[in-house]
Amino acid sequence: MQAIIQDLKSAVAKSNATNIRAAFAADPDRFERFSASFDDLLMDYSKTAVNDEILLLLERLAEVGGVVKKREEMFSGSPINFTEGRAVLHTALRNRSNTPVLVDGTDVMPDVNAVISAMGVFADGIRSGALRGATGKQITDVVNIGIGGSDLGPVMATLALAPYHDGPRAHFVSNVDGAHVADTLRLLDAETTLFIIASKTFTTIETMTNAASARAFIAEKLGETAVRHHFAAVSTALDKVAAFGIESDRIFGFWDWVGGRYSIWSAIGLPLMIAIGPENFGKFLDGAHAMDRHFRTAPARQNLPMLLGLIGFYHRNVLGYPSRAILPYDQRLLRFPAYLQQLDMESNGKGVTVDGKPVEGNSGPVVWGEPGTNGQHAFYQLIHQGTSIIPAEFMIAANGFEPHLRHQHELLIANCLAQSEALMKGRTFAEAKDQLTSKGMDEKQADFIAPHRVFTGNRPSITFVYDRLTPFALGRLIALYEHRVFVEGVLFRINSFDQWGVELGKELATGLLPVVQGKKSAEGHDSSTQGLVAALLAERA
Ligand SMILES: O=P(O)(O)OC[C@H]1O[C@H](O)[C@H](O)[C@@H](O)[C@@H]1O
Repeated sequence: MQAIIQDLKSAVAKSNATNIRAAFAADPDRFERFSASFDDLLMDYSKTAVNDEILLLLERLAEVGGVVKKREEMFSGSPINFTEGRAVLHTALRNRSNTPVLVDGTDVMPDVNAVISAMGVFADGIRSGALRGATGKQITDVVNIGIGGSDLGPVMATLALAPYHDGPRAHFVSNVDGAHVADTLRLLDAETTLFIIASKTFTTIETMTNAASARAFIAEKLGETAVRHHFAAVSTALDKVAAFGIESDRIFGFWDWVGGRYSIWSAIGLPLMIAIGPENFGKFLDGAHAMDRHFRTAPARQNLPMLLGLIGFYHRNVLGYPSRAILPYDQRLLRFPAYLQQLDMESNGKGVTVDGKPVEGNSGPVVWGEPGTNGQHAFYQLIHQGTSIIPAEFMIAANGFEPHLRHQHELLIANCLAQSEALMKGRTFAEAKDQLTSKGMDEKQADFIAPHRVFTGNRPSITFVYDRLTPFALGRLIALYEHRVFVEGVLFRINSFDQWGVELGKELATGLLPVVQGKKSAEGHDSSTQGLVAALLAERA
C-alpha cells in the first residue's frame, strides 16, 4: 500500500493535480467525468484534485487494501471487530430483503424483525393514545435519555425529518450536567410524559444518573406506581433494564453486533419511530438498505461510498489535509455534523493497526461543520483564505418542504453553489486589483489592498444533490457516510468498530468523584489536577 501512496504522490506532483481551476479550464467535460449518481442522489467530486490516473491508483489501493473482501466479511457477519470479538451488522437491522444473515450459524433476521414489529406496536400505541400515562392522559412529550450513539442518531434524525413529525413532541437529554435534565423537565407535565432510557450497556453513568432523576420526577409527582406507565427502555442488557423496574413489554432489545454509533437503525431509533410513525421509519430503513446494496454491488467508479472513502483517504494520506468540513445546506441537518463526528472520529480516530503496530501516515481526520448559510457568516473565512486546506462536503436538496417559501430555497441553492465555485476558482491578484481600480481606487492603493482580497482557489469540495430530505433520503445519506468511514478504516488498516479511547477518561472520572465530593484526598494525582480540585472545592457552596 505504501508503494501506491508514493505513486499517488508522484502522480499529483507530475500532473499538478491540485490546480483544480486549471483542470476545469482544460476539460469542459470534467463534471461529467467526475460525478456519479445513485437514483436521485448525485455526488459531484469534480472539484477535488483527482484525474483518471489518480482514480485508477485509488482503485488499486482499494484492491490491495482488501476493501471488497472486508466489505463481504462485514455484510456476512464475520467478527471483524476483533478486539471485542464481535460481528458488525448494522446492515442486518435494515436488511429489508430479509435474506438470512448468520452470526455463529444462527439467522439474526427473525429477532431483528420481531423487535421492529414490537417497536411498531408500542409506537402506534403511544401515537394513537391507546397507551396512556398513569392518570389516563395521552402522552404529549417523549424524552429520550441516552448519550453518544444512544442520543446523536435519534436527535439528528428527528430534527432532520421534522416535516414528517406528527407524533408527540420529542426531547433529548444526554449530558450528565443536571442543567440538561432540569431545563427539559421544567417544560413538561409528568402526567403526559414518556421517558425512553436508551443505553446499549445500561451502565453509562450519564444515562443512569439522568434516568434516576427522571424516575424521581415521576415518582414525586405521580407516585411510585406510575413509573411503569411512564418509562420504556432500549438496551442489549435486558437483565439490567428489568432491575430498573421497567415492564418487559416496554423493553426493546438489540445485540452486541450493533455498535452504538451505528445503532439508529435498531430499537435506539424508537423515539424517531414514535415521532414520524412506523411507516416512515420503515422508509428510513429502506433508504439505508438501498445504499447497502449499492455499496455492495456497484463498480468502484459508480460506487458513492467507495468514491467518498477513497477521496477521503487521498485527502488525508496523500495530500495531508487534517480535517474536513461537513456543510449541509439544509437547516434540518443541523446535527448531522455532530452525528458524523461520532461516526467518523470514534470509528477512525485510532493510532494502531490491525497488527497492533503504529498507523503509518494518518488515520481519520477531524470532522466538523455547521449548516450553510450560517457557517458562511462565521468560519468560512478560514476555509477560503486560511493557511490550511479544508476539504468541504456540501449537501443540498433540489426541493424544500415550504412551497410558499420557494424564493428562500432558491437563495439557499445559489449560496451553496457559489461557495464551491468560489473555493475552486478563487480570485487572482489581477482580478482583485481590477475590481478595486474599476471602483475608482488609485493604482498604488489597489496594489496595497488587493493581496488581502486574493483567494488562492483550488480548494477542494464535494457536493451532494438530492431531490428532498425524505426518510428514505436520510437513511441513504447516513448509510453512505457509514460505508465511507468503513472504506477509510480498511485503508488506514485499523479496527473502526471499537472505541477504547473513551475508556481512560471514564475510569479516572470514577476515581475522582470521591475526591470532588471531599471524601478522599487528591493525593497521588498530578499537581495540576490537585490544584484544580483545590480551587473547585474552595469555591463550592
Ligand atoms: O449506549 P451506551 O451503552 O449508554 O453508550 C453510549 C456511548 O458511550 C460510550 O462511551 C461510547 O463512546 C459510545 O460509543 C456510546 O455510544
